Amino acid sequence: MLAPAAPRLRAAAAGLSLPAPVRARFVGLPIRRPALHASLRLRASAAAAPPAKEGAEEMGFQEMAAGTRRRDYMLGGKGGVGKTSCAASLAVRFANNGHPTLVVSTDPAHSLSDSFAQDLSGGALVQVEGPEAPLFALEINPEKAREEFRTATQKNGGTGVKDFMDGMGLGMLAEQLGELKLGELLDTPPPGLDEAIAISKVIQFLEAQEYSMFSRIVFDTAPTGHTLRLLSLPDFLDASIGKILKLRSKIASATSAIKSVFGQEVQQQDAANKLEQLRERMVKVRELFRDTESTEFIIVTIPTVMAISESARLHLSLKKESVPVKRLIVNQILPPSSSDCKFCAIKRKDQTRALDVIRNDPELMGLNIIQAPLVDMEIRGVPALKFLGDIVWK
Ligand SMILES: Nc1ncnc2c1ncn2[C@@H]1O[C@H](COP(=O)(O)OP(=O)(O)OP(=O)(O)O)[C@@H](O)[C@H]1O
Repeated sequence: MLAPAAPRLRAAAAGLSLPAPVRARFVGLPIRRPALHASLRLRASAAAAPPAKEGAEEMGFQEMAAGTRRRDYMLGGKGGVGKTSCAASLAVRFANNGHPTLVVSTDPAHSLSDSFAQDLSGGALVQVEGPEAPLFALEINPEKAREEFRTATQKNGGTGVKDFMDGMGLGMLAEQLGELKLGELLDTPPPGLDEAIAISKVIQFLEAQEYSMFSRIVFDTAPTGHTLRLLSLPDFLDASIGKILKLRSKIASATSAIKSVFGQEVQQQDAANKLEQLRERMVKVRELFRDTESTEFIIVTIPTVMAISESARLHLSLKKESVPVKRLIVNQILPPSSSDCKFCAIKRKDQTRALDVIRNDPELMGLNIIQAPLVDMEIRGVPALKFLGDIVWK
């Protein structure tokens, strides 16, 4: 099922309308808005789009935008393929279509701020300036959270930690960690603590009232490995919290020889109950992420055999986790040109071969394939994201 790539791209670029002035705090270089019309030219005027197959329309943006019931879109794939650009452009497209939208990054190496050319950091909801309907962004920052956690430990001798962890939805984890020397622990965080913090934030917002206004949530996920860990929540938590508990009990027995055996047992039982509660909460989220009515995972890739192989493995893993996947974005496809240089001609041949690999890959061939062209400038700022979104999300 090949959806058409952007026809008349030059015309689209020329017709690009700039939204309201961008008033947000900027990071890095300012948006080069006046130069945008010229700089968003593609390298060719017409795209060699494969013909759309029957049924492709049903898989288009209209289907994604239909209805006001909340839907979650998670975009993931190999590092650097364009996950953030595609996620941000989808969020802008939803917002411009009237959906109050939230875009969330669970990638520890955030690039939402760079993509929107606005400072969206801080771990709280920040409104993105520009789109027609409300668009908010949330960069979950596990490192910062860990730093706050460490400060709280030092300042308040433990009670601040509990409050902070409660705020993160990790109150029971704080209790588990209560007797550990947290400063030391956080210098060498146990595997998965970052993900646990990201997950707890996700859970928190899914349940909180202030997030109920959003009818579309777009997740810019971390590269493949992290994403899979995020998705296999209960297993991951069993493993990582299990390790924390083991470590805790080791330290407890080393530092507190006078504890009664009975006291320890009661404590362990209490801890186990609380962990079970946490696990149940995670299971709820897992179910939500697997809800075919409300959730879709979109794989982003580029036309190279290496990226495609990883995408096929990702799709297989997602299928095993029962996460709904319907679309595959093949990003950064060279637009056609009648006067290719030698380098471009070789590159194009390479990309064509890679696209053939997708068509014949048993894991990927059933997906709706969206071809997104390589544009000749960095996609930064809402106008550029709107431009990309209008091409990709048809
Ligand atoms: N279709 C495209 N045309 C031109 N440049 C693109 C396109 N898609 C993405 N880029 C550029 O490629 C770079 C990487 O894109 P992006 O940050 O979206 O990738 P990512 O997969 O989110 O990366 P990471 O894994 O590091 O988070 C950026 O500079 C972005 O502007």
